[in-house]
Amino acid sequence: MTRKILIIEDAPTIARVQKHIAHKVGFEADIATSLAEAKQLIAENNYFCAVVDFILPDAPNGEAIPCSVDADIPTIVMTGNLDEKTRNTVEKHPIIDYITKENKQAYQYLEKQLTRLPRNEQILVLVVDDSPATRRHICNLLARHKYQVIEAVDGVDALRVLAENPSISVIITDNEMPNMNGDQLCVEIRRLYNNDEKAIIGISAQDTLHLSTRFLKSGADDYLSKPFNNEEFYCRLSQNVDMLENIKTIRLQANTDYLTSLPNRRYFFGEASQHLKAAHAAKKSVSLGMIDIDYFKSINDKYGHDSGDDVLKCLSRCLLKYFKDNLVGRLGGEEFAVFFADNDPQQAQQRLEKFRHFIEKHSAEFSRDNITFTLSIGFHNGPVYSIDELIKQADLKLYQAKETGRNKLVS
Ligand SMILES: Nc1nc2c(ncn2[C@@H]2O[C@H](COP(=O)(O)OP(=O)(O)OP(=O)(O)O)[C@@H](O)[C@H]2O)c(=O)[nH]1
Repeated sequence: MTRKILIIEDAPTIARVQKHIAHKVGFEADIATSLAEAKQLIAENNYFCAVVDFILPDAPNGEAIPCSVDADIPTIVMTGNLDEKTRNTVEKHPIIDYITKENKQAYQYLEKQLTRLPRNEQILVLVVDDSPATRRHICNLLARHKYQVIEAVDGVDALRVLAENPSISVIITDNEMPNMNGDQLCVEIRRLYNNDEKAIIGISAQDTLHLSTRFLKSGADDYLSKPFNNEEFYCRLSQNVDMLENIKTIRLQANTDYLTSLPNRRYFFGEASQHLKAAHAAKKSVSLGMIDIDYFKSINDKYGHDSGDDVLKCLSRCLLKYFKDNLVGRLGGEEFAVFFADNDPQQAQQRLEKFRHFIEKHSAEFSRDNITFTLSIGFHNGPVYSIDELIKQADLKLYQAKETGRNKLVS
């Protein structure tokens, strides 16, 4: 079900722009043009978030803010100006953020915030502090922005929680704690996890000399002095989360074939090598199927390159579906591979043969031009020492399949 946000705004043009932004990032949106209307909509609906105008005809001094905040709706306030009095009023409420409506950037910022909120729900943050009051305060700040939160009382406890919860991606840690302080915790975390897996933000009392550099040199990514300003806390946190996500995106792009979205050759080799090492240690053999489309050049020649691309995409989807428990990759051109880490060569071979039959019968049903094609497969099983060797052996069989008539599996 699409989530809904509530826009409380009396200026129709601004409300329209905000609604457009909401739709763009995947929300439905209701518009209330007054506080009275907002109250009614809140009573009748569940809202994921609210964007509230500071000045409304029946709420000239930010009176609409508590209306959404008290209903536990994460609230972003939009203001025409941000003088001292307005800022003081706005900051009294536990809102997510406030944005001045002065320029185009304000709406880009709103879009960024609305995009972040659902993303934050997937992010698990570990808060490490021996003071229950500070932990509660930080956890409340995080919960307001919809982060998932988990707590630890000192460095030793944090390492245990980290081991039990591998999905933690950000650690916010105090320094002065019994058993293991924040600085030592950073060193331990960096011994186990890289900066591109988990971000650490150190927090400590403002008057502690050189602590920020000590934290950073021990492996923290960022540092905040207590007492900190909520806005700065959120800015630093989201910058660190953005950094982790950017690294994840870059890594995914580097490992994925741009056309078919299958793992590319590089990723396939890396993963298969890992499996191969494990199989070798367990004295097990592995299997590999090299799959090649027959006469693919003539498909390109007859239907055009775009249709050829479409066939490659369709075959990739079928491979992913058919071999969802195995490592599948596009090794290049019209050549694909399936790696079987399990120790049952007969079953692996049968599954490949079944797949070849399936494509022979149904290939025309997948592509937009209903193109018929067949596959040649080279299969190898054995105690090989490297993935190159495994591919070389399977390639030799594939060559035999091509040489002896195509549309067949040779093992
Ligand atoms: N559309 C499309 N074609 C590609 C892509 N990558 C490689 N090709 C084409 O795939 C064709 C492969 O041709 P060949 O190596 O002669 O193989 P074939 O025609 O399939 O013949 P056999 O393998 O011997 O059955 C070439 O024409 C390449 O240009 C791609 O990403 N998209």
